Amino acid sequence: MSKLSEQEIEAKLLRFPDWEYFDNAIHAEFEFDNFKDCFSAMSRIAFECEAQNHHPNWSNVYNVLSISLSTHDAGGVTNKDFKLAEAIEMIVEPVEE
Ligand SMILES: C[C@H](O)[C@H](O)[C@H]1CNC2=NC(N)=NC(=O)C2=N1
Repeated sequence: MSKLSEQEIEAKLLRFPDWEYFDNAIHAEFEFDNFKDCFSAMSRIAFECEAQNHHPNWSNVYNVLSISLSTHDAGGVTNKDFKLAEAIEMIVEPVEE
């Protein structure tokens, strides 16, 4: 999977308002009501990462989850990162019915 250009990344990010590009990766921060909700989302994201065989750099402080996505093999951001970001959005912010 080849590394996307900065222009390609910025164009894709128009559909990902929670995410921004810097330091060769895309980043988002999500705040939950409490630690339990945050860790529950992290567990669901972890299963999705395994399914996609693509893994985040992430950290958690109480109710806040910080995620950075890049493709190590490619040395930057690829479509794999956007595919995982899309799945993370579906887990963290499900569409209201
Ligand atoms: C062997 C395996 O396919 C690779 O190590 C995968 C696993 N998860 C990965 N995750 C991320 N973010 N980047 C990678 O290059 C990567 N490589």
